[in-house]
Parts: sequence; structure tokens; C-alpha cells
Amino acid sequence: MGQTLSEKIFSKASGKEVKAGEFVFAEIDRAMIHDITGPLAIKVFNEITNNGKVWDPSKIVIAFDHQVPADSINAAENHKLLRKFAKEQGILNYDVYEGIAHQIMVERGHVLPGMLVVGADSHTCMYGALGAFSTGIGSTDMGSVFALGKLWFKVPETIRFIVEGKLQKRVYSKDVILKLIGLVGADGANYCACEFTGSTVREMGMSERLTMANMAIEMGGKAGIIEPDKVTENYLGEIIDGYENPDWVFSDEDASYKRIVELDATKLEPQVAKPHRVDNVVDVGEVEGVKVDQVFIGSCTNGRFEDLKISAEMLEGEKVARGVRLIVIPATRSIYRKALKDGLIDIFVDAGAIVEFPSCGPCMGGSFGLIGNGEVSVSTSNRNFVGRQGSPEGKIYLVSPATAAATAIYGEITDPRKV
Ligand SMILES: CC(C)[C@H](C(=O)O)[C@@H](O)C(=O)O
Ligand code: SF4
Repeated sequence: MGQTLSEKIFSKASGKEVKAGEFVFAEIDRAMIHDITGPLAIKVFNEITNNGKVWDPSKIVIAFDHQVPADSINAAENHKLLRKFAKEQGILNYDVYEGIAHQIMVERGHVLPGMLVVGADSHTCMYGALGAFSTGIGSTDMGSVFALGKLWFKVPETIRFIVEGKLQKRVYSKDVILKLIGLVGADGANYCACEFTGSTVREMGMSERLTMANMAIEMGGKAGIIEPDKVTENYLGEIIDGYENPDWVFSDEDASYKRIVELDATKLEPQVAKPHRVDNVVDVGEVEGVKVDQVFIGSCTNGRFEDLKISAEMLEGEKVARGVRLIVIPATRSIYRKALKDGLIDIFVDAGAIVEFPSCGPCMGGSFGLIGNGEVSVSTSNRNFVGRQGSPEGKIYLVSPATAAATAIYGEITDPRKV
């Protein structure tokens, strides 16, 4: 019997041939913390090592993204603590205002195919788009990773999602992943590696693949994974000088899967996750006309250059509907710079949007851009739980950047194919 990509990565990381269901103690290739989860990881690390040294400072990344610039004294103190720790430990990969941790991890070349990566954040599953096994862990687990460079895992079973066919105009990977989450449910892939494959996925660029893997956690997945190919090679070739001979890993033909889920994507309509569950997914036609107060284009799910470009092309020469707030946040500084150079920021500002500097922004209602009682938010992010973006009496609909742009123009949920 062959092995899945995840079984292979865990075999390498634990130094023995393993199958799903086995418990392993595996070596970690990269570990990420950010301004919310980092302080507790450091506290635990200091307790268990008596203020010792981390296992390998070059493998640790510290990002500042949830509350930047500091929006409270508490946040400022957290930032201070992280900077101090980075300096004391010789951690060079710490960036105060560079953008969302997950995007930094991929665009700075911290993640390579075949790696085992952990991050103290649930959407760490995103980096699997590069053919790595990457998963979110708690801050206390991270404290021990910092000390040992190892962590125990149960090797997950894999669900294979095979998506076939050409997507219609203005239907994107966000619609595909929302559809899949709707099909299997928010707990449909609990503790499984979600492997995305099929011609639709192969046709996607890296930005779209990252959106898919990012939301694996919203169906309970331990990781989102896409086998590496030419797209992966080109992406890494552009960001890493002299990148070659990748340590690529693939699932064997005869690997065993927990489940295979197939989707014919040719007739897929733009999808919307209605309040208050990510698996409450319908075709856009079912919610068209719902009046909105705020539209947010950004987050680790859809804050990349390609997402901004899709939205900007639709907003060019248009105005945001009266009474609607459109907040646009590029995921990282480099995306922001590219969007500036390419004139996208001008288009957003001319249309009446508020463009903010890279951060998580309103995605989890942590700092700014909150919604009030009874208000409706349409968001390109990944969660629409009660109170996620402010008032528990508010409502959040999750959509693609195209549906978000169309909605901002009309002030009500709108099918992007009409714009
Ligand atoms: C703050 C952090 C723990 C959290 C996560 O892990 O997902 C956040 O990023 C989120 O999206 O809810
Ligand atoms: S953008 Fe949203 S989902 Fe992503 S890490 Fe930040 S808060 Fe979490």
C-alpha cells in the first residue's frame, strides 16, 4: 500500500515509515508566532527552559499582524515583549509592520515543499498550497516546539477533493472552497489532511491555491495540501534566488484515503457563506439583494495582489454605493507596494474605499473596522461566526473578491457576473 503526501512528510520528519493513525514525534522545519499568540508561547517557553535558548532561531518567524499598529496599551506591551524576545534569541525573522503572518511565511520563502511547518494560528494550514504539511498549534505547544524543535502528532488520514473543469467567468477558488465546505460541513474533515487536486486546482495560480488551503480549517481539516507542480516551481523561483532541486513529495497512486469528494466545477456559481456558519453556503442568487453596510476586501484568505486586481478591475470608474463602507487591506507590504505601482490603490480610493496598511484588519474584529448592531458585513475573509467582526447582533456573509466588489458598487449582495 502506498503513502499519502502527508504520510511521507511525517515519515521523513520522524525518521521512520509511518501510516495514518500512528503517533510520531516529528522534527519541525519552521515555527511561526504572531502578536496575539506569541506572548503566551514565550511565557511557556521561558517556564519550561528557565529562560533558556530556542532550538534554532533561524527556523522561527515572528509576525505582527492582528493588532498593528498597536491599538491598545496591552497590544503595545505584547509587541514590546516579542521584539525583546527576538533580539535576545537572535531571531532575525521578525517583522513589525510587514503584514499578515501567513502571507509573509509564503512570500518570503520560509515554506518549501515537503516541509513540516507549525504556526500558532489556525490558518497556518494555508502553506500546504506549496506542498508542505503545515498546521496550526496552540501557544503552549509552541512553547515546547521553541525548546525542542519537535512536536508529537497523530499522522492524519487524508480526504482527497477532486475538482474538475473550467470555472465560469467571475467564479474563483474562493467559490470552490466555499462550495466544498458547504458539501462536507464545518466538521466534515476533522483532523484530516485535505488534499485538493483535479484539473481546476491544477489550473489555479498560487494565489488561488493559497485561498483553498487557507480554508481547510473551516471544514475541520488539520492541513490543506496541494501537490507541487510547475506553478509551485515558478512561484518559488520568483521569490527565492537560485531555487532548484525542490524536495517534492507526492501521494502514491495506491495511497489510501479516508474519503474522496468529487466536484464538477464547470457549472459552479459564485458562492456565499451566510451568517453565522462557514458551511451555510448557497449560490449567490439566493441572497442577492441583501442590503449591506460594510464590505471588506482583505485577510489571509483573499488579500493578495491577484484578489485586489480582480476587485479593482470591477471598481474602476465606479463608485461605492452611498452609505456603504468599503475597506480594502493588502495582506502584506509587498502586495501593498505592487498595488500602488499598478494603480490599484488609486482605483480603490477614487471609488470611495478606505485603504488601510497591511494587517488582519476587521477580519476577526480585533482592532478596527467593526460592525454595529444589526449591521451587515460582506467579507472576503474566512469566518462569519457571531460577533466575529464586531457586534454579536451583526451579520457576516463570506464571498470572493469579485462578489465583494460587485456588492460594494450596488450596496446589496450582487452576482459579480452582472458587473
Ligand atoms: C488570533 C488567532 C489565535 C486566530 C486563529 O488562530 O485563527 C485568528 O487569526 C483568527 O483568524 O481567528
Ligand atoms: S487575516 Fe483573519 S483569519 Fe487570517 S490570521 Fe488574521 S485574523 Fe486570522
